[in-house]
Amino acid sequence: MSFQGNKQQQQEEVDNDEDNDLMGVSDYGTDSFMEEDQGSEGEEEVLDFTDPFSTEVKPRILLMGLRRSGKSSIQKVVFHKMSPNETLFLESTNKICREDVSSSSFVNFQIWDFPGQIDFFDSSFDYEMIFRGTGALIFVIDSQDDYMEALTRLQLTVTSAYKLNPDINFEVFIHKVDGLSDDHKIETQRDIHQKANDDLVDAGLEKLHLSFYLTSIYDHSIFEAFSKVVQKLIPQLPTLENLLNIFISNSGIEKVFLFDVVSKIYIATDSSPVDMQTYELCCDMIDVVIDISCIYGLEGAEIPYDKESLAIIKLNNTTVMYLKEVTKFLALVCFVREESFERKGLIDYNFHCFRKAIQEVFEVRLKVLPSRKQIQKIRRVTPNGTKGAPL
Ligand SMILES: Nc1nc2c(ncn2[C@@H]2O[C@H](COP(=O)(O)OP(=O)(O)OP(=O)(O)O)[C@@H](O)[C@H]2O)c(=O)[nH]1
Repeated sequence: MSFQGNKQQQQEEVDNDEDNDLMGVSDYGTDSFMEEDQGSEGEEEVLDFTDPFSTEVKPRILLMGLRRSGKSSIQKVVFHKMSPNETLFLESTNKICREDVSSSSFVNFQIWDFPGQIDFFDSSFDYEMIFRGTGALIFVIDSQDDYMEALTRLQLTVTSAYKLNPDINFEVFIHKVDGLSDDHKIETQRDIHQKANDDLVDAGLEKLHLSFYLTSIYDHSIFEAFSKVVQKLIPQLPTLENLLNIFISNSGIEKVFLFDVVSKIYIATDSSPVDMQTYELCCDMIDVVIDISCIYGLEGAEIPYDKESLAIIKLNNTTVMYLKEVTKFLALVCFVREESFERKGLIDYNFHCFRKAIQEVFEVRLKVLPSRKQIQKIRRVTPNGTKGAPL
């Protein structure tokens, strides 16, 4: 893969490559890992990254916390486009709700929404099974309420989960911060951070790391926090970041995000710092693209987003926002200065290289997977040739 700078030649190559690429993608798409999508017509041409993730890594994210802390609201707002005000009418969850997010989104994981009143330390509750398959445990604390009980519960939850699976990422959402003043927010975060870590030290679990986020469903903070949680579960993240860095440095782009379109979670970004306003602008742009496509797009399309999807928005500060489809779930959103955007051919060519490169990243993973499975099979056979117990 190479990013280049000759505009004319690049444009021609884009056109040629576009054709080749379609063929490649088509081949790629008809492989066995496309099983999930084979039912729908025409989807073979769409690059699909869902399965490479699911075959080996199907991280489970648990959403836990006390009653009315906001767990169901978070799930509904982030993954079901529910407007925050509608969550006021959500009924209390009475059973564990398990949802697979992979069908509508690139992000392939399950959310386990635990009702606050369930005592999962009850011996009849198989928490061992639950924690063993967990990638991240999000514990939601209502910051507008007295949080002492929540902290006790957090301590109990993380210690027992850690004992069963020390690889879990423990994420604490200090939630509903929209009701707090800026000073109060910082004070609450400091206090919760301090108390939670003191409790862990008392329990001799200094190694257990908790990450804290201030969140609210009434702004973009919940999407940003979820982005960070999900990013930690993507093994290819450093490669994606590296590719994004190469892409922007060769294209005169200021900032770039790789977005999951449905959830507005960003899967990766380049190594320059992320500021909230830039992220919010990207979310707004995705909303505009999807809303306009919903109204004026092709009728009957399942998601109003396809390989033709792109948008250009010129801001009043000489910056251009450029959105382009990467896969059926992913979009790249770039911030480019107006003068750099004059070389759009170069950006498009480099975008094309980037797209191919991430395709290769996941192809490598797919090649590795079958051989791992074979190794496992061989290891299951005992020296005298009889089948041993499964590993
Ligand atoms: N102000 C504010 N209210 C929120 C926020 N998130 C959720 N809520 C409200 O909190 C209340 C409880 O939310 P739920 O999502 O039902 O809480 P839950 O944790 O799923 O509750 P159980 O199902 O009882 O475990 C609802 O009235 C939501 O509107 C937030 O970020 N800010």
